[in-house]
Amino acid sequence: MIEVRELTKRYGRALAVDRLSFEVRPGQVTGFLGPNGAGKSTTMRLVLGLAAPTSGAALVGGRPYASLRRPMSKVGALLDAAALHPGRSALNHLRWLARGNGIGQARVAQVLEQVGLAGVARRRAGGFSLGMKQRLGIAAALLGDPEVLLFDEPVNGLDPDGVRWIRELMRGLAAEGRTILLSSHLMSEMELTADRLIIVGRGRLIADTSVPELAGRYGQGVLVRSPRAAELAAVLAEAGGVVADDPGGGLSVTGMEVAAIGDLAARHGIAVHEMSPRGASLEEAYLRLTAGTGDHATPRTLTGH
Ligand SMILES: Nc1ncnc2c1ncn2[C@@H]1O[C@H](COP(=O)(O)OP(=O)(O)OP(=O)(O)O)[C@@H](O)[C@H]1O
Repeated sequence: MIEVRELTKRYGRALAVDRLSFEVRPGQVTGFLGPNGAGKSTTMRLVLGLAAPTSGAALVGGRPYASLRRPMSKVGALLDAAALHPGRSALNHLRWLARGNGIGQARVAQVLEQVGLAGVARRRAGGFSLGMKQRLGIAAALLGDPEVLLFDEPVNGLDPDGVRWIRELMRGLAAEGRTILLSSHLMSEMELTADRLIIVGRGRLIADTSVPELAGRYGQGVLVRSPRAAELAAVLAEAGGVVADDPGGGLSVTGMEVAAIGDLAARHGIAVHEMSPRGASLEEAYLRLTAGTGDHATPRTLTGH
């Protein structure tokens, strides 16, 4: 369990994290989402004791990270996969970490196997692809067999196979009862991986929700297709519906139920070829929630969709 309570971090005049409170529970993947500069990395660094909070607290299993005995056996983290000694082999990197943290050498072979690097363990990590570096960083996080794991943007720059591998690994770790906090600015990826979502913008909590709740809260009305769309649009607008042209063709109608739209069309003798009630995609819901909270650009450009 991770508990973040009224956590605040100020860098000079900049407020990176602003009275943020949330909990991350065991047995689930919790997605940590927000546009660039939202404060995700800073929050993770505060949880890991790599920076001190200006005020508030970040606790792991009820205690600050700094007071944990044998911290690698309680908490594992992947923050920056590139932070490696380039001349050292994957095997030596992990052996060195294990030795420094009182972890048996047999565990090194296990985690190398688990992340699929056993075959390249003696190669210099500096020559690894980004995907291999991510796997090595994940192996290091898993080394102490911790209950709590934090991953900062682990899918960044990975190919679809790598993305799928990470997704399955996260799901597997959560199924073992571990507490998983996974940051990303890709809602499309979180939709497939996360059970819960903590959404932040400008250091503040925007939403603490589940994937279905978020989708449900942002119903998008009804898609209507008709060969007499313009006439139907006028009729619906007259009756109080909000009608817009849908980018995919047809009409996007909000503020009216499917039955009411059908009845109106029938009363005016207008044929209807399709009526589909729609939930917003999670991506749309996310963009609406975080609109205007991005650091340098709008979230729409940041997500690349
Ligand atoms: N060491 C630091 N010194 C000064 N400002 C910092 C420092 N670390 C972070 N910040 C600022 O704090 C804010 C939050 O940054 P942070 O990296 O936590 O966001 P993020 O949500 O992880 O973003 P990204 O998705 O870009 O990684 C940003 O405005 C950033 O410039």
